[in-house]
Amino acid sequence: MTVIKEEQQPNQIAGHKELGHKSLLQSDALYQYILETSVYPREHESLKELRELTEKHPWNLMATPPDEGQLLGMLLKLINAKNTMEIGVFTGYSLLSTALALPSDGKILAMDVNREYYELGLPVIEKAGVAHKIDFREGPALPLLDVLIKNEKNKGAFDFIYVDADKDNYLNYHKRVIELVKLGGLIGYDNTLWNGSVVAPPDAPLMDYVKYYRDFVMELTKLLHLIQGSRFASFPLVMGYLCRRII
Ligand SMILES: C[S@@+](CC[C@H](N)C(=O)[O-])C[C@H]1O[C@@H](n2cnc3c(N)ncnc32)[C@H](O)[C@@H]1O
Repeated sequence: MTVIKEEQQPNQIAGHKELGHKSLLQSDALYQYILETSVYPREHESLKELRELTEKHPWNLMATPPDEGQLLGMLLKLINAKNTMEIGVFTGYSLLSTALALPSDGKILAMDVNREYYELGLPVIEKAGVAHKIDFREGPALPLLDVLIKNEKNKGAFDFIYVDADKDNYLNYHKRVIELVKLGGLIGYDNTLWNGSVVAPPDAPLMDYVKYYRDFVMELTKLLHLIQGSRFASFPLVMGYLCRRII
């Protein structure tokens, strides 16, 4: 989430100083303009409340930004999604965006290693009247996915799967979620351009965590393009890649 402090504006209008900035737009001012003119006016009041609550959290950078939340909601409605999965919940911005976009009998199987994060946002989700759509499971996602795969009825059962957890496991997630998404369904991987660092030269001054995860993210992108018969769309600002399973 990018917030411009007033005293920073004159410098930032020209662009970002460092590689690996979260927004891939030309400048923070441009992103702020988009938020104010197109995103905030359409943001559901509960999502606004959750976003403002999350901004106070020390790890607020992890939250799905509101523009991405709206893209998620639009995609879910376009494909008439009903049965979905989310890996990596944090305080629940993408989860609530999904829950609001699904029909009243829609379902989200949501996983996170940390229940405390989820419980921070839960009162807002309950107030929005959509908590009944969520089945939250606490724990590392890989073993949870392995259990799901063992049951044949889960294979091809999900219309949409959103992966937004530990990037060093993206390939491992892909091997499992491709079994669980239905033919013609969608998988969304967050941050596949990894803050723009995927094109950084080897000696670029990247933050340690950006540098560490970059190769894993690039590995997934390479693999997705090698799978014959799959279709991908690039959403550089937010989600990176979507995999439409048609094989
Ligand atoms: C980028 S945040 C998710 C942001 C969230 N989608 C949102 O809308 O705010 C990543 C989350 O993945 C969780 N996570 C990290 N490793 C995990 C794992 N192995 N299994 C499940 N969740 C994990 C973290 O606890 C964190 O809440």
